[in-house]
Amino acid sequence: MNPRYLLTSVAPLGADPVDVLLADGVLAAIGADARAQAGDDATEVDGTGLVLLPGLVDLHTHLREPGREDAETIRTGTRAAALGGFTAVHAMANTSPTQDTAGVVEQVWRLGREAGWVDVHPVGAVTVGLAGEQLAELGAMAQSEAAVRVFSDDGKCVHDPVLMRRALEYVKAFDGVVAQHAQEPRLTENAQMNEGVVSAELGLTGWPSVAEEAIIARDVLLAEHVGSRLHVCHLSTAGSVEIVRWAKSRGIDVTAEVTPHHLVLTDDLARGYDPVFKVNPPLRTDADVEAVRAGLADGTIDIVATDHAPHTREDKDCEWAAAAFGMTGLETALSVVQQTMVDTGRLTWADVARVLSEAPARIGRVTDHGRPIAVGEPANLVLWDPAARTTVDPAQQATKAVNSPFRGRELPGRVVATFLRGRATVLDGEPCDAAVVR
Ligand SMILES: NC(=O)N[C@@H](CC(=O)O)C(=O)O
Repeated sequence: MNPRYLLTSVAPLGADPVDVLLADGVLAAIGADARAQAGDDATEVDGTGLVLLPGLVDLHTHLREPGREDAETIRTGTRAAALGGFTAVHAMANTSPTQDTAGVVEQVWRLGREAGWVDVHPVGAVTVGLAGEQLAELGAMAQSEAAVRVFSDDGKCVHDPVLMRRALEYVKAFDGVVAQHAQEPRLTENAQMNEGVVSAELGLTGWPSVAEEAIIARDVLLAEHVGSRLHVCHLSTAGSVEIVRWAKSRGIDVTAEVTPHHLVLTDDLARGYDPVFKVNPPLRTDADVEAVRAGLADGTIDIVATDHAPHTREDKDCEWAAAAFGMTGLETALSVVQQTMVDTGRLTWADVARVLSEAPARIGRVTDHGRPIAVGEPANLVLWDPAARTTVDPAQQATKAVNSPFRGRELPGRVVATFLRGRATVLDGEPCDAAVVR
């Protein structure tokens, strides 16, 4: 039987405090009814001062399994996700073997279910082996048990415009979306960081904004031409925001994401040559940070997605040029969004629910997450303490990897509890290892 939880005096989406009862996997009652229906066996959770949000949904997570279990496994990555307040994640396709067949996506989906921490939705590769030469079996992945709806070669750009056009056409048949990693390869050969004043000073090969913007501009036009749905991964420049704003004003069916790190960190951090700040796309400038915040605030950017990219120490603790691109992010995402967008007055908690839960669930066609906080809805929820302060210590995190760019920084907020279909995966800030759903 599913446990019952009575959350007392919680603030749904930051609104006035109420009691909320979770029973039988759903939100069973809100307000005075909640306590009345709770009975004696409900576990009471004091929600005073806490915000209740729909469980977070990440459209962009690297779980590394199969193939790089030394960096992360589905079990460790999804446990980290639950601790970050997530109830569903989309697992990127750049695994080994690549998630480019029904067999591999079903394996990832099954391992996610067995781990039980969050719902794992595998992303399907657009091209075989992410090689950019031949379309993968998109239809077979869509029809598999994993019911893939998001397709991406993330880590690599679908650079060939003919393949991109075909992929956009093909996914229409099953209401899928192509999530593009926008990086013009020729403009970014050997690129190490953002192209600008800092790269010139450091003598590192630069990565110009136009390498991202040129692909986004091309792809929104392709999406318009074929009447399909496009999603732009980890948009990072002011120009990209402008292009997406223009595309939306034309009625093009495009959505876009920004990562937590691009909401706050800049290329100045490369000055220390610490590869923890090496990421794809690279950290940009103050002006870009301001533009992506403004884009998220005005709805041009639809969602925040973590691009959680765990790496082993060997792949990160080396000289800058040899180090892998990527940062972890699942356990700090909501804190960074609070700090950059809520505490600055640019987003309300209802907006946070939209950008970290409702919209990513809608884009990924995940129907039982990102739902309103209302009676009868699946109890996929997170209880958040906005007044808490935590100093980030990667050694204390659940992810196997230690490449958090926020290490040593104090960030606001803390996950008190996460509920997946009414079961606590996190309670009192601690993972409920014994209680995971199988
Ligand atoms: N975002 C990153 O910096 N890294 C990603 C893939 C990628 O986009 O290069 C990874 O898989 O490590």
